[in-house]
Amino acid sequence: MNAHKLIDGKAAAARVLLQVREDVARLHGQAIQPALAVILVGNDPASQVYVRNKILRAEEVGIRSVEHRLPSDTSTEQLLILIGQLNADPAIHGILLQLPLPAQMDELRALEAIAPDKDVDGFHSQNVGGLSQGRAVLTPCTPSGCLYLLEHTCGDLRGKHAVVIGRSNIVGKPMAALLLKADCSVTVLHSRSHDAQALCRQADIVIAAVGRARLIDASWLKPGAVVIDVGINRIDDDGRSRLVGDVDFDSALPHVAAITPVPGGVGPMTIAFLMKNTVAAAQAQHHALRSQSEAVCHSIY
Ligand SMILES: Nc1nc(=O)c2c([nH]1)NC[C@@H]1CN(c3ccc(C(=O)N[C@@H](CCC(=O)O)C(=O)O)cc3)C=[N+]21
Repeated sequence: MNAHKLIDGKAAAARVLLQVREDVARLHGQAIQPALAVILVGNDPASQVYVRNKILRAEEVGIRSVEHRLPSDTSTEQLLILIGQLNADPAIHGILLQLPLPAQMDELRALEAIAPDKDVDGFHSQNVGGLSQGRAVLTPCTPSGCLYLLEHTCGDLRGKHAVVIGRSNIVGKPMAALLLKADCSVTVLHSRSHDAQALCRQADIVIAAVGRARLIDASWLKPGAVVIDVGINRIDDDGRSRLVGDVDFDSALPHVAAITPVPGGVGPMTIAFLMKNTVAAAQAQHHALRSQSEAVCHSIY
């Protein structure tokens, strides 16, 4: 009955990936093989599944992928050596360091070590700063995917009030920056916000990225709001494990204009934009290389 309200992330991701596949084929035609290095430290089972999915998706669109597995007792220095090698390797265009890292490692230092032009997650401070200034830089995949879904659901976003719930560096903050760039009025709510529910009820657009299963129910939503659920929470449901979002889907559905399901919403978009960023990185690196060699030629003649 409410099927028309579902925002189909799988179908949208397939459209993005189709475009990526065409771009990859064009690069192959120029003898460029886009390549993504994925670094996985430790053996967290969920991370292993995510990494496998990323590698499968890369293969499907013709991106070469190289997986680097490091033991969970790896030191930050050892990880930095690998990152340095990948930075220096001209055949690698994108580097993804799967998060979270084991507790003894310095995550920020590792992310800062990735060459900004290979930082397909958009987590390096240079890319974070560039996004905040509204420049065209490599941008975090999940927020990019959310923005794509919003643009294809709401059309014009200008002047709309978007409420982002959650202020993480990987979703909440870059999401707010992208929505500002799209001319939304943006409110960011978090665990210390006073009266978060009442503020959220003013939103035309709600992005839920708190990591708390089914926290957001109908009482948080203005009738007709558009809801993007970034949460991926594994819960025990009568002895069976299943995935739910940060939004209580059944409660929200009758109140909203549109909503993303979990699974099948934001998750597939994250991977699609990782592929898109990898191709963009490969293109940019080859442009940079070409202008460098042209400059050398000019200086010779
Ligand atoms: N450096 C880094 N970059 C990331 O982008 C990153 C990361 N670390 N660490 C972990 C999170 C998680 N993440 C997901 C991507 C796709 C799905 C996805 O495709 N989910 C499917 C199916 C999920 C399932 O069935 O298990 C869905 O929602 O429909 C989920 C989660 C990327 N992450």
